[in-house]
Amino acid sequence: MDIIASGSNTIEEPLVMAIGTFDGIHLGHQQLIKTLKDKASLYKCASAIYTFDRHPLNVLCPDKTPALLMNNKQKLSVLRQYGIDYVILNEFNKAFADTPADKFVNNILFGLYDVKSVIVGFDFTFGYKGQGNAQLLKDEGRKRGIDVVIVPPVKVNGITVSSSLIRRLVSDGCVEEAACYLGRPFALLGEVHTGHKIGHKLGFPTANLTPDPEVVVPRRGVYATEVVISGMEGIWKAVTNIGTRPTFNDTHISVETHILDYGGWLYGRELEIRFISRLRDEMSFSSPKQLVRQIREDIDRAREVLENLDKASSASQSSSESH
Ligand SMILES: Cc1cc2nc3c(=O)[nH]c(=O)nc-3n(C[C@H](O)[C@H](O)[C@H](O)COP(=O)(O)O)c2cc1C
Ligand SMILES: Nc1ncnc2c1ncn2[C@@H]1O[C@H](COP(=O)(O)OP(=O)(O)OP(=O)(O)O)[C@@H](O)[C@H]1O
Repeated sequence: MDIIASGSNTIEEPLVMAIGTFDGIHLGHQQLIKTLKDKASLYKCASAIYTFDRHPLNVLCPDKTPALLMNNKQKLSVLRQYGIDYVILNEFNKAFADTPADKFVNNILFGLYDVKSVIVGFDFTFGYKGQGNAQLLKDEGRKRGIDVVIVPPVKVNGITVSSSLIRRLVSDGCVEEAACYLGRPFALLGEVHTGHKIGHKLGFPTANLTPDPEVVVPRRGVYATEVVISGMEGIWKAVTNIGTRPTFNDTHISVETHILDYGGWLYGRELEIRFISRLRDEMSFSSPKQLVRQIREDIDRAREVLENLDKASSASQSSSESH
């Protein structure tokens, strides 16, 4: 997958292109990507995602910039897994935000690139003050013989999937529901750094992460999680506490994970923590002994939740293989 900075086009081959912010790459975005790949094979050309280097609200209304579902590194890694050929990471600055809709279509989209087909969602808007919409793009495409596809709303239980809905769910701690719209668990990525080394003394060492400040952090509490460790095979079962550790009178928020059945060294490694299920609120205990008793219970519950998930996924795998 090639990543192209904005401004000039260095892509010489014809393209099929999908446009949007794509924060989270949720089920709606995945439908656009599926349509993009189908069209790329129909027209026998490369697939491209036209997206932005930052969330548009960063420039349009900085006070309203949301905490994102993923940073650019995670977004590019997921797009790579989908087999996208090019990601055009356009610099979203004031001049770009002021581009009139017709100029975006004529000078940028159809001017810079040799596009055979463009895929957008039902609510796609573009250009200065969002004056252009999907229908305008379709009409402009028709004039030039360019196939513009408008993907209808993707819904789950009657609710339209959107990044803003999923961000709210994650920050409220509703990680199971968030996963229904994302099509996979919400995940935080970060490097392990040293904590206060209390975990070892309690008998439950934890890997502490500093999450990217741009990314939404689930509500304070304890979660059953799955962990991918950089440079190591497999997915590890774990419990993650997000909070301020009131038992030890700490005040800063930390994300700390105790990986079950793991005794190795983790400092400096990168972890991906996938949030599967919320177990409880963070609490203040009157003694470390009481906290240890609670952590043992958390581990038992996490193991049960995660083993049930494994069983459910192998049952669905074997039923799909038998069909
Ligand atoms: C599963 C789990 C649940 C936890 N729950 C709480 C809690 O409810 N209240 C609290 O004060 N600390 C809680 N902690 C945090 C411990 O206090 C923490 O692991 C300890 O302070 C170790 O910190 P360190 O990694 O900086 O050494 C929890 C930790 C884990 C792993
Ligand atoms: N549920 C959906 N069904 C179909 N298309 C969608 C859906 N959600 C987003 N899209 C389309 O995917 C592209 C990228 O969406 P984008 O990330 O810009 O918006 P979004 O997911 O609706 O986020 P937000 O909630 O922040 O507005 C756009 O063309 C958009 O119209």
